[in-house]
Amino acid sequence: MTSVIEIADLSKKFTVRKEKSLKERIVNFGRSQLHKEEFWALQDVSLTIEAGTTIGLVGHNGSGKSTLLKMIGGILQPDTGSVSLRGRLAALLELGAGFHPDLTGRENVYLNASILGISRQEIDKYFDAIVDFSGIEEFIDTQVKFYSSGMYVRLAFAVAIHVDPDILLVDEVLAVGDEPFQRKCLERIRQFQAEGRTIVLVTHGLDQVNEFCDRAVVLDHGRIVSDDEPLTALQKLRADWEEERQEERSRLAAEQAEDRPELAARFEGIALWADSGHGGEPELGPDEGVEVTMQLASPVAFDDAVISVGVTTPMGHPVYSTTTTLLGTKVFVRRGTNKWAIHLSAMGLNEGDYLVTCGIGTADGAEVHFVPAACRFSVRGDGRSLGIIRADARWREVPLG
Ligand SMILES: Nc1ncnc2c1ncn2[C@@H]1O[C@H](COP(=O)(O)OP(=O)(O)OP(=O)(O)O)[C@@H](O)[C@H]1O
Repeated sequence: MTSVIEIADLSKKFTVRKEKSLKERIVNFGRSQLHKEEFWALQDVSLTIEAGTTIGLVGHNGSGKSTLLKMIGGILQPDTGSVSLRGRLAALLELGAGFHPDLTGRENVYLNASILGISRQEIDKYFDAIVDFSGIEEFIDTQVKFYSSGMYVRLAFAVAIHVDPDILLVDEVLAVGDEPFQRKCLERIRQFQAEGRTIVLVTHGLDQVNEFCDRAVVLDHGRIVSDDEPLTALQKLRADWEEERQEERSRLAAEQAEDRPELAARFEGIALWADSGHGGEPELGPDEGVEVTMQLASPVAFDDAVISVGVTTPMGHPVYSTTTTLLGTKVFVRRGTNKWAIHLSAMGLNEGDYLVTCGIGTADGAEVHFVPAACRFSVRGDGRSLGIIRADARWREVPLG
C-alpha cells in the first residue's frame, strides 16, 4: 500500500503565560504578573497513514489530537520533525478556521476553494451542488460571522467534499451539525471510503471510530500510546479511563475512610465458569449459561450492600444487567473475605465476544467498587444472523389470495 501521510518524530511546543505565585510577584516586584511556561503539546509522534484508510484520533481533552490534525493540515508548523503528504487535502478544522468572518458564504466558498488550488470555473461548476448539500441557501449571501455554528459547519463540510480531496481531515466539528446533517455527512464519508480516499477523524465518539475507522490512534499527553485496530485500541482506552476513575474513587474512599470505611471494600477475584465446566474466557454454546463467582475484601462489616452483575459488548454497550435488589436478595458483607456466585442461564446472545461487569455499592447509592471488564466470554453462532440477540429465523413464501 502507498502511504499518503508520513509523520516523522513530530513535536510541537506552545508557550503559555501563567499568573505568577505571590512569592514570585514579591521577588519580581514591579514587573509583569505573568510568567512564560513552555510545554509540549505533541512529542515524538511518528505515524504512517496508507492511502484509502480511515484513521480515528482519540484521547483525553488536551491530549494533542487537534494540534496533530492542524499540523497535518499545515496550519501549525512543527518545532521538530516533519509531515509529508501526497495528494490534495481538504480540512474541516475547529470552528472559525478556514472561513473569513467578514466575507459572505458565497465569497468564502470561492476563497476556500482557491486556497485549495481549484479554479474559478471548476467552482462555478460545483457551486450549486455545494449550496444544495449545505442546505443554507437562504444565508449564502450573509457574512459568515452571523452564521450559527451548525450553518458554518454545513457550508465548510459541503466545500470540503466537493473539492475532490484525496485526504480529508475532520475535527470534532461534525458534532455541531444537527442529526439529519450528521447522518448525511457520515453517508458521504462512507462514499469517500468506498472511493479509496484517506480520512483522518478527530472525535470523542468512540462508537463512530469503531464503526467507521480502520485504525485508531490514541494520544495521551501529546504522545501516541496505542495504534491498533479500533476495537483493541478503544478497549485499552476505556480500560485506562476506568482505571483513572477507580484511582479517583480510591482517593475519595481514603478521604472518607473515617466516616465510611465500607467504601474501601474491593473485589479481589472475579471468575466465570461455563455450564460445561470451562473457566477462563470460555466459548459458550447457544443454550449454555454461566456462573460468575466474586470475592470481595472489606475492612468492615456492612449490611446494606447492593451487587450488580452485567453483560456488555466489547465497546461497553449493556446487553443485560441485574442487581441483588432486583433479585430481592439482601447482601451482608463480612469484615475480611466474602465470596458469592450468580448463575445466568442461556441469555439468547448471538455470536460474538462479551464482557461481564461487576459492581458493589451501598443502598444509599454510593459506589464502592466497579469492575467493567471483570471476565470475558464468547458465544458460538451459526452464521445465520447479525446483531446482539439470537432468533430462530424461518423464511417462507406467503401464497397470494
Ligand atoms: N495555540 C495554542 N497555544 C497554547 N496552547 C495551546 C494552543 N493550542 C493548543 N494548546 C494546548 O495544547 C494542548 C493540546 O491541545 P489540543 O487542542 O490539540 O487537544 P485535543 O486533544 O484536541 O483536546 P480536545 O479533546 O479538548 O479538543 C492543550 O493543553 C491545549 O491547551
